[in-house]
Amino acid sequence: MILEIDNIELSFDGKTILRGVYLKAEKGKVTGILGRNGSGKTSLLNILFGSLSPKYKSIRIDGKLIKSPLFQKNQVAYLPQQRLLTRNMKVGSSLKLFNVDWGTFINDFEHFKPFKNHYTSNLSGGELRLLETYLILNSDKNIILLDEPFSNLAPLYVSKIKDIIAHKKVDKIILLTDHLYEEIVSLSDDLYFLKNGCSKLIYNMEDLESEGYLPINSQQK
Ligand SMILES: Nc1ncnc2c1ncn2[C@@H]1O[C@H](COP(=O)(O)OP(=O)(O)OP(=O)(O)O)[C@@H](O)[C@H]1O
Repeated sequence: MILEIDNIELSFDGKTILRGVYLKAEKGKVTGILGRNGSGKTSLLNILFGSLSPKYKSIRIDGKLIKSPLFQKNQVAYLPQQRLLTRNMKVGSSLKLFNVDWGTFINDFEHFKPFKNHYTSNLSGGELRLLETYLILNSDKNIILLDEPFSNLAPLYVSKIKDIIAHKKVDKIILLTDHLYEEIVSLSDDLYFLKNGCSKLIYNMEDLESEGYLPINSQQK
């Protein structure tokens, strides 16, 4: 399965945000997106999901043009940058909603054990992000979009989520962005950089320096 997007034209208030993006994401691979603040990463994921309609866009799955929003096709799970779960939902109920087994979750993340009957509003920012990312990754959808899955996560949990992503990619398309760029670089099979509304494939840290994303010589420090 191959997901492609191009021919996008997105503007807000007369300012062009995206105009020359080409991105290809394949099953069996993790596709990373990096870019400075405001470069259009979230907008691109929203366009893919179907919750944002640009002036033009072309989204194809296995070469076939997709005209209706992807979320209507029931094929895609999206972790948005903002909160996913409502505040008055209990942790255990959120797992049930996503058909995720409590025992398996606790096996991976033991410290959630006492939280089964807690409201998600009582979780810390990192705990909530971890739970939401876990649920999206374990959904039965074959396209997974993750906007900043690592925000607020402690290093051990970043590492565990990376392991889950690497495991899940076998039969899913996984597209993600985060400002923990080293994690994105190490996790991604294909990596795109957004700048001036366009996308570019990135092959190494030096490319990120020359694009002005990283300070020059950042890798020697
Ligand atoms: N609904 C909107 N109305 C007006 N401008 C918007 C809207 N949504 C996004 N923008 C602008 O579009 C640009 C791209 O925003 P977007 O959230 O896609 O960037 P991003 O790369 O995800 O940024 P960050 O890394 O800071 O999360 C920004 O300049 C933002 O202010």
